[in-house]
Order: sequence, then C-alpha cells, then structure tokens
Amino acid sequence: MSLYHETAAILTGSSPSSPSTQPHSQIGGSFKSRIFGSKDGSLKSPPAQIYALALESCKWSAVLKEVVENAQLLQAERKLTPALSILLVHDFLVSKGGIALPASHGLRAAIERHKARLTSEFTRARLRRRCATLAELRDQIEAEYLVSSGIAAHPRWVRVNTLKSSVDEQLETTFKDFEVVPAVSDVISGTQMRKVICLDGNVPNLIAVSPLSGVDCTKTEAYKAGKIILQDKASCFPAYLLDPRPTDERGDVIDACAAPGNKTTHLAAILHERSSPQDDGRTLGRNRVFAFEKDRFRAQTLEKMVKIAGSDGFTVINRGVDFLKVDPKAEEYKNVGALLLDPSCSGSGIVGRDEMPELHLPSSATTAKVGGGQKNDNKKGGNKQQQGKRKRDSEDDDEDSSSNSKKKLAAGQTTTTTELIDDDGTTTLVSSDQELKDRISALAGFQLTLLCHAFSFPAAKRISYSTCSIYAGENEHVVMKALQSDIAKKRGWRILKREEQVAGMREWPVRGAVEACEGDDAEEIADGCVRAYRDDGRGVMGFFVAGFVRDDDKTAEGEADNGGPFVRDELGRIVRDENGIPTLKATGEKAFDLDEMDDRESSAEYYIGKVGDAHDGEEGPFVRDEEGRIVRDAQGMPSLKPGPMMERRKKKKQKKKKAAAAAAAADGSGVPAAGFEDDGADDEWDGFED
Ligand SMILES: C[S@@+](CC[C@H](N)C(=O)[O-])C[C@H]1O[C@@H](n2cnc3c(N)ncnc32)[C@H](O)[C@@H]1O
Repeated sequence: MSLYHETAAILTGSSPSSPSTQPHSQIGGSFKSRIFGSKDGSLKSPPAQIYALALESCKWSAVLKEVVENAQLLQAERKLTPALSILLVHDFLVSKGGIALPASHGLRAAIERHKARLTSEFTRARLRRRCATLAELRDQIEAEYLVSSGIAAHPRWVRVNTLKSSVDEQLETTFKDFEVVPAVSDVISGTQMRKVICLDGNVPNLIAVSPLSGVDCTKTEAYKAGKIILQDKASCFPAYLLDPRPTDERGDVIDACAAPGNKTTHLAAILHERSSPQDDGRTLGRNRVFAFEKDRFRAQTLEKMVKIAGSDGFTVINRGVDFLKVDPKAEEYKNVGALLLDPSCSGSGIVGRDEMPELHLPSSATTAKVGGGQKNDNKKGGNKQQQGKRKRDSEDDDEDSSSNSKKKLAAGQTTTTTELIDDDGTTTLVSSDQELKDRISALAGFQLTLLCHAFSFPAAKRISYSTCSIYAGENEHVVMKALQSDIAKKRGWRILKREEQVAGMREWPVRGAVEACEGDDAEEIADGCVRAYRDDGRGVMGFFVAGFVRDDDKTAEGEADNGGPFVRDELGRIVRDENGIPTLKATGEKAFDLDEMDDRESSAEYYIGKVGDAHDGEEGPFVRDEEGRIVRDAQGMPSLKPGPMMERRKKKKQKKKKAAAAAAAADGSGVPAAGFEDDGADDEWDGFED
C-alpha cells in the first residue's frame, strides 16, 4: 500500500481498504503515538515519512482545499478521496521532491493530468493571500500553524554552552541576523515570521529565540558542535540554583538522574565558568561531576551529550547504575558537596509539541479536526493566563491539569483522561482520578526515597530537587515530607530560603504553593520553592525546583555542641595537627598533651587510626548510629564499641583497682587512695573521636 493511502487512512481514521471522510478527532491517543507507537508492523511506510506528510499537508490543507475544489479535481477523478487529493496535491505543488510514486502510477497520473489547472489555481490562492512568492506563502502558513497550535507561545530556549562558546560569539554567528529585544514577551508576541531573540534576565547564558524565526536551531553549526544546547528555561533552574563551586567548599557534584544530560552539562559548564579566569583554571578538573543513569540505553545518549558538550574530561558517567544503590560513604564520594536530583516524574508540565493542525478536506465543506489534546484543552480551559493562575491558587492542582480532559458520565460521575509523559517522551493516558492519584503517589514515594538518600552523603551541603510536574504531590508535598524525615532532622537539612538563592532565582516571581506546605514556616518554605507554569506568558514549561542546604556547623540534631567538641573544617572534618591531635572548640587548645599520656592506648595517634587497630575497621573504636555518625552523650563524649580496645581499658582499670586495693592493704585503711575510685564506667571512653 502506498505512503499516500496509509497516511490518508491515519488522518481520517478509516481502514485503508474502505476509505472514509470521518473526522479524525474521534480517534483516541495522540497523533504521534498512533504513528510511532504502531507496534504491530501494520505500517509499510516509514513512520517518520507518514508523520511529515500528514503534518505538512494539514498545515497547507486550507489552501489546497481551495485549489482542489476550484480545479474540480474530485469531480474529474472519481477514485480520489478528499484526503488523498490533499496529500497528493500537496506533494505535487509544495514538496520539493514531488509525488513519491513512479510516473506510471495511477494516483500520480490522476494528479498530473490536471497540472495546468492545479498550478493556476494555486497561484490564485497565493495571490489572494497577498504573497508575492511561494516562499512568502510558506512563511505565512508556517506562522499560522505555530500560532494556532500554541507553539508560538513558547520561545525556543537556547543555552549557550560556555565550555565551548560564549553569548558574544553566538550573537556574532548563529544569531547575527537576529534583532535583540528586551523582554521574553516581545519574542513571543508576533504572528508573523521574524528573527528576534532576548537574553534571559534570570538564567545566565540563556537566549529566548522567536518560535517564528524560521530557523531550526538543531540544524545550525553551533548546535552540531555542542556550542548551544536546546533547553527550556525552567529546566535550567536546577543547576543554576544548586550553584556548584569548583572549590573544596562545595566539592564534587552528583547528578543522580542524569540522562539525556541537559542538567549534567549545565552543571559542568557552571563549574567551568566559576574556575576562570581568576584562578587560571587551577580549579577546573579538580572537581568532578558524577552522573548516574539507571537506564543503560538512555545512558548512551547521556554519554554522547557529555562528549559533544566538552565536559567528558571531568564528568564520570555511571552507566546503568541505580543511584539508590550507591553507598554515600564510599571513598569516591567523600567530597561530594552538592547533588542535583531531577528524578522521573509525571511529566505533566511538559509543553506538548504534538499538535496536528486542522485538516481541511475539499468538497462538501467537510472539515476534520486531527489530533486533539493540547489545543482543544487550551480552548476548553479558557484564557491561558487564568489557567496558570488557577494552578497556582489551588492546592487541588492534583486534579487540575491543562492536559486533563474531564468527561461527564452518569449524573455526578466524572472520569479524567490525563496524558502523562514518561522519560522517553512516551505518552500514557491515565483514565481515572484514582489511577492518576496512584501514579502520582508511586512517583512521590520514589522521589522522597531519592531525596533522603541524597541527604545522607557525608559532605553534602546543597541539594536541588526538581520535577517537570505540575502536581503538588510530586513537588511541595515531597519537600515537606523530606524536611520532616529523620535523616533531614539529624543532619540539619533545611530549605534554601529565597533570600539565600542566586540572584536570578531569588528574582523569579513564581513560587511554591503555600497551601501545599505545612507548619509555622509554610510561607517561608513555599517562598523557597520555585515554580513555573506553562501558558502563563513567561514562555516556560511547567516545572518545580527546591533547594536544600545544611548549615556549616550543624551536622546532626542532638549532637552536642554542633558536631562535637572539636574544631572542624568546612566539610565537617575534624582539624588535626601533625600528630593527629584535634583542637578543642571551647578553649582553642590541643585536646591532649602527648607528653602527659601514660600509655599507648591513650595516645591520640592510636585512636585516630594512624596506628589503628584492625578490629576497629575503618569506622574507628566508637559506637556509631545507622548514619555512621559517632553517638555522643550530652557532653559530646562518645562510647567505646565492644572489642579489644574496651578489653584493654577494662584490664587497665582492673590493674588500677588492684593497685588501689594493694595500697589500701599496705596502709591498713582498706580505703582506696584518691584517684583509684571505681566510677563504674569501665566501658565509657572519656577521650575523643577519630
Ligand atoms: C527526568 S529524567 C532526567 C532528565 C535530565 N536530568 C536532564 O535534564 O537531561 C529522569 C532520568 O532518571 C533516570 N532514573 C530514574 N530512576 C533512577 C535511579 N534510581 N537512578 C539513576 N537514574 C534514574 C531515568 O532513567 C531518566 O533518564
């Protein structure tokens, strides 16, 4: 069967053997998923070719309908259906390659027999639209499509990859023919093709390109060379908010859920920017980005992206590795100061690019609407600004998605059809409220586990958590539960407050939903959260990001004196002198004087493991909690674990007791001499931690 018959059948929702002119809108599922998701091998033509023919023909169908009708093609060629006529005439008049059939083929002949008539009607249609050339008409049709589909409401966001280029270089090359306008709203305001860009005011090195520029950025040299990366503005928030520094201060960085690698490469670029020029690149390469991706196939894309972005030199890709199985205490991660978590989510904030334009069919004034979903939903939802506001205002955004369509059933009964887009961009239709709730709750459970795992990295001080979901269940609710978790309380994790955020994030006006947060500091937490809504005029996708921080001197709630009695560095490590002796915070003096130590087991060197005892392993001689932290009493003193050291200590005490008893017997009093009392604390260590 020909490409044309197959495409016509998909467009009209009919079986190829019994063509129909039924409106296509009655068929479920998105247009793209019906073509690309066809797994039964029923399509003979390449899906990409079918999709391109259908899309382009639909865009042109209003013009082509006039041409076919005025040329009376269907009256002359009875075997042609209205849909077939649009597809064939499209390729005959508009496509560079012409009709993709042999010259002898009946369908091609049926069109070419009317060449003169079709061509002159096409010229008339163009002139009626006041276009002097075919190129002008092409631009007009493309602009109409982009506006009517809602695509023109979103800029093409281009992040300049500062590992390979600069904004200045891109202004002089890729965008040299573009006019720079002051606001994003200027980029998305027109309905005509025009080349305008805006340098974003929130995220550095980000450019908003007019969707009506007629330039496909993916075809540019800069894109192919990894100098520019197409990344929605909101998706740039997490790495920017995390604010990694190429110093010991924030150490190595983990991207826990990395593929395809937009944020991994953004993190790398920020580390690079921070390393120069002040320190001549000394810090570059000192800190690494550890990228984890559970899905081996997606990890390949990540590898390619990291390589083309030029960050492979300092990015360690853990292909097929589940971040939840990574040991936070592993030696390799001891300097991880910051983590970026961008886990799998419902994808409910993603801007759909799957709108199939209206198909105008010739004769009998039949007009079929193709595709559906996004475009219809937008109309149904009314004013786009209002939609954004409604989502912000409402805690019940769990039920209110612009990608939802509610159908009335019996009285009072409703069912919701919601499109959820997974990590691969595959759309799943969720057909009941309960199904949606279950899905969100399962995702939220995983997201919370991931956050708590990240909280346990010993040197971590900053975390950014993000989703491209609009649901509070995956966003503020996860943040609240994470803050209330034992590990967060123990380690002192709190929300990164708005006033502590990098300038562009502090100034971004759209914040978390207060009603989705709890407690006395609900407002502060919500204000710390960053939201983005599609269709609110800011040209971004639906997104959420929150930052978490742990203060320098707060390592564990309940730990005496904020981390024990000794002076620590900014990574929380005890500062020691050349003999391994720590300094007391309270006095600023050495904790022990080696000269005064009476035996080896009292020596600081011994306890800090410079000499070490195999039985104590890497964890040292003291009792630790499940997070590996030394357990201390109210005075900040640790307890010895059972083992040879405790045995030696017991023996020492017994020796002292015996000596005391012998002394008492010798002086005849029976009373131990001062300093030989049994304090009953045989197993207590009154020393210091390792
Ligand atoms: C939303 S996507 C990440 C997008 C990516 N941050 C970017 O900006 O290009 C989530 C990714 O996390 C991966 N993932 C999910 N669970 C994971 C886990 N436990 N460990 C590692 N990767 C995981 C998924 O396979 C998917 O590729």
